[in-house]
Amino acid sequence: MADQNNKKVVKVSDTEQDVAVSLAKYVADLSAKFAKERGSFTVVLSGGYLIDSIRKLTEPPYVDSVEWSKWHVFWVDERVVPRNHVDSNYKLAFDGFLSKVPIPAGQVYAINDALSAEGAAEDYQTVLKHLVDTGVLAKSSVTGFPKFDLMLLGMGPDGHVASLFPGHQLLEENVKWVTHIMDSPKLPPQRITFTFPVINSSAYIAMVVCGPGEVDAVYKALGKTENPELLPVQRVTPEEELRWFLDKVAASKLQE
Ligand SMILES: O=C(O)[C@H](O)[C@@H](O)[C@H](O)[C@H](O)COP(=O)(O)O
Repeated sequence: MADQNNKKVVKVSDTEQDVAVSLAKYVADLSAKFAKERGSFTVVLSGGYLIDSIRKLTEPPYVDSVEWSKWHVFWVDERVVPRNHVDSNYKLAFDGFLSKVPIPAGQVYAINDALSAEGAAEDYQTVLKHLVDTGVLAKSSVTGFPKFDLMLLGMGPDGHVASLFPGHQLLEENVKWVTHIMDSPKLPPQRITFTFPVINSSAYIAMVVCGPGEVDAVYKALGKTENPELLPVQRVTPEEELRWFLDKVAASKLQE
């Protein structure tokens, strides 16, 4: 299924294993494209299930063929906990992905865990501004916000992405690049998160959803239903392409 107008592609694979295989190919192809075009590849990770779904990149052929030295890695959201805490998205990504591929340590931009939620959000925004100034991170000519090459996102059962939850005032933030939340309904409550203008200024977004937990949210987002209020995930509109990676279970209501 492809829709040229809003650059949305929905790819349904038979199994979660097949999703992992096609996601690895997608990421590797974009890595090659941006390494060639820009000399660097800026990739944004999420927490949750996403890290497990990129596991094939840590195996042959990708572990040897991807130009890891071009990668610059960021987080779309982070929990305000120490980096070695079990709830840390950095720790999740390090244990499952970053420790297995040779990305230079100086190109992995973890969120500062020594600061308050508000301080860490401001600090991360300052880091991003510097990277835009030095040309590592592109800038959208459309919005003026930073333009990441690829964001790898997951979605929660309530349709949230990053730490942007249904009905929350942060959905409307349109000035800040990075902000903080003190009352996240998904625990832990204190987090920092990219805002929608930054998410939607990215070039490519992969939305990865597998298994039974998000069947209803997938149907609300992609099925032929009219929602009175858009789910956060329905506000995601990157500049080049939004590609959903679903397994048959997650897509089961779509195919009824
Ligand atoms: O910090 C977090 O909780 C994650 O970054 C979060 O934003 C995640 O991407 C979604 O909640 C989906 O999570 P699952 O993949 O576990 O459903």
